Amino acid sequence: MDARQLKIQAAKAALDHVEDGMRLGIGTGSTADEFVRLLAEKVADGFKVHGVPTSERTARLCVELGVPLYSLDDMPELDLTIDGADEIDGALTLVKGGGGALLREKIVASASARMIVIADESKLVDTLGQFPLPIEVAKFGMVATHYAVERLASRLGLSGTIEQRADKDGPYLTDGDHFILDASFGRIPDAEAIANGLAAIPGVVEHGLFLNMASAAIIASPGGARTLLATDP
Ligand SMILES: O=C(CO)[C@H](O)[C@H](O)COP(=O)(O)O
Repeated sequence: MDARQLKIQAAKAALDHVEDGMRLGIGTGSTADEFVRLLAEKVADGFKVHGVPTSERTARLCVELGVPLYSLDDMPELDLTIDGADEIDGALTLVKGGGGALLREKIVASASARMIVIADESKLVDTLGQFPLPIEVAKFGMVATHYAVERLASRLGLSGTIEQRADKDGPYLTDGDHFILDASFGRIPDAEAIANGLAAIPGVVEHGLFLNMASAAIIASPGGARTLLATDP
């Protein structure tokens, strides 16, 4: 089973949780793309859904495949969000933002009664932090914000590089026209401490730690998909 088949397996299992007429947050990334493709097939068969995309990328794919879309302002309370993740720990704390959509992803997930994460088993980790933590920052004062993030890391005993994300033509820009800093801490032993510290830095728009947001994670593996619940010990 190759990587794409595992993503499809997780996406298929997530589709079982989507009911006719639901208001649905639709995530971003290659796994979420597979979910959109499967959802579009159902929509073509007459299934109704009110989709709210978490990025321009996902919006484009939904439009191309005929999945009906609404803005979050039109549909401010959602039943469910299905999204991918870069890392998932046993408490379903997530690192997200590898695809740069963390701000909209977090806003959409927060507006949803439930969030189900879809991923292959490589995303499941004992301790978060192997994947660089994306931190979305305002363009204004970016260097000062960068220094503030470094001071926070040092206060929390974290080391590693914090680098501005680049695109082929220059600095990477999010859908909200912000920069991203990727913090390679290696280990995030206390996600709450970092999340609180980052939230207190004025130039930080949002960070990729999703705490207490996912209600379940569907983890694909060659042996089949399994579901982890936030309430699991
Ligand atoms: O957070 C994200 C985008 O901002 C994605 O959900 C995350 O990067 C996982 O992507 P993929 O399914 O391609 O591995």
